[in-house]
Amino acid sequence: MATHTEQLTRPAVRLQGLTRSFADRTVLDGIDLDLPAGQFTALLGHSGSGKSTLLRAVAGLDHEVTGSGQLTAPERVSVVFQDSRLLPWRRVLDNVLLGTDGKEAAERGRAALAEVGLAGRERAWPGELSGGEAQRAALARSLVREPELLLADEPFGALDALTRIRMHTLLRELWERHRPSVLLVTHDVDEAIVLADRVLVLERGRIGLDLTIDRPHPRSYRDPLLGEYRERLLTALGVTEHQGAQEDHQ
Ligand SMILES: Nc1ncnc2c1ncn2[C@@H]1O[C@H](COP(=O)(O)OP(=O)(O)OP(=O)(O)O)[C@@H](O)[C@H]1O
Repeated sequence: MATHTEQLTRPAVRLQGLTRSFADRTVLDGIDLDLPAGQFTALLGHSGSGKSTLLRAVAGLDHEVTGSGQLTAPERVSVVFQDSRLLPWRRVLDNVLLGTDGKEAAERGRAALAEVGLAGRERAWPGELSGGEAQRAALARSLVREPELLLADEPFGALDALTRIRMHTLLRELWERHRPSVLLVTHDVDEAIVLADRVLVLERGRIGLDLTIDRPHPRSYRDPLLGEYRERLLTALGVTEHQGAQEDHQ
């Protein structure tokens, strides 16, 4: 049975020899990793490499998984998924407030919606929101809990390219204001290097590459100095630029 030890002490996340298996397949194979408090980290890896498994372990959402090792995570953790997971029968503000109570929480909910650009949409139904707006509401719902750790599993994966770029700016701004530790799971190398200060590559159950992105924010996709990081990450993922370009045109 997976163990999940929560402590109030920092660094935000510590994994020691973390192993997770499904049947006879070991997905995470003795991972040692510290995520310092307040750091914005992205996690890349091939499909099936175990990114979501790792994120779920940190979130304490993997009770049915066989595992061992030590895991320390903060008390207040929020998770954002690829789909907003808003309850369709509750209005936007009520979704944001779910699991909180008190008048003060309602004020925080309104403030969080304003922060993500949804002021005035408190009484809208989730079905009336666009995909990007729904993800904004999901971010507001996570913010209202004032998380020490924000876990995000492909939160922009279903959005169009333009909305995605806007959401990148928003997420980074929210991070700068609130400074939670962030672990962002993504397939998108550019998303990782534009947003994160540290990028990890999960490979054969271990952290195959641990790269610090030493460029100031806000970062531009066009920054040629990011090219070097992109190259290293693509190489770690076993993708050449040529292959990537071919795939883009398929
Ligand atoms: N509940 C489960 N039961 C059995 N196998 C599982 C389960 N969840 C995940 N796996 C397997 O564990 C491996 C890692 O899955 P995981 O979802 O963590 O990968 P991922 O890197 O997040 O993939 P993707 O990028 O495609 O979302 C995969 O081979 C997957 O089939």
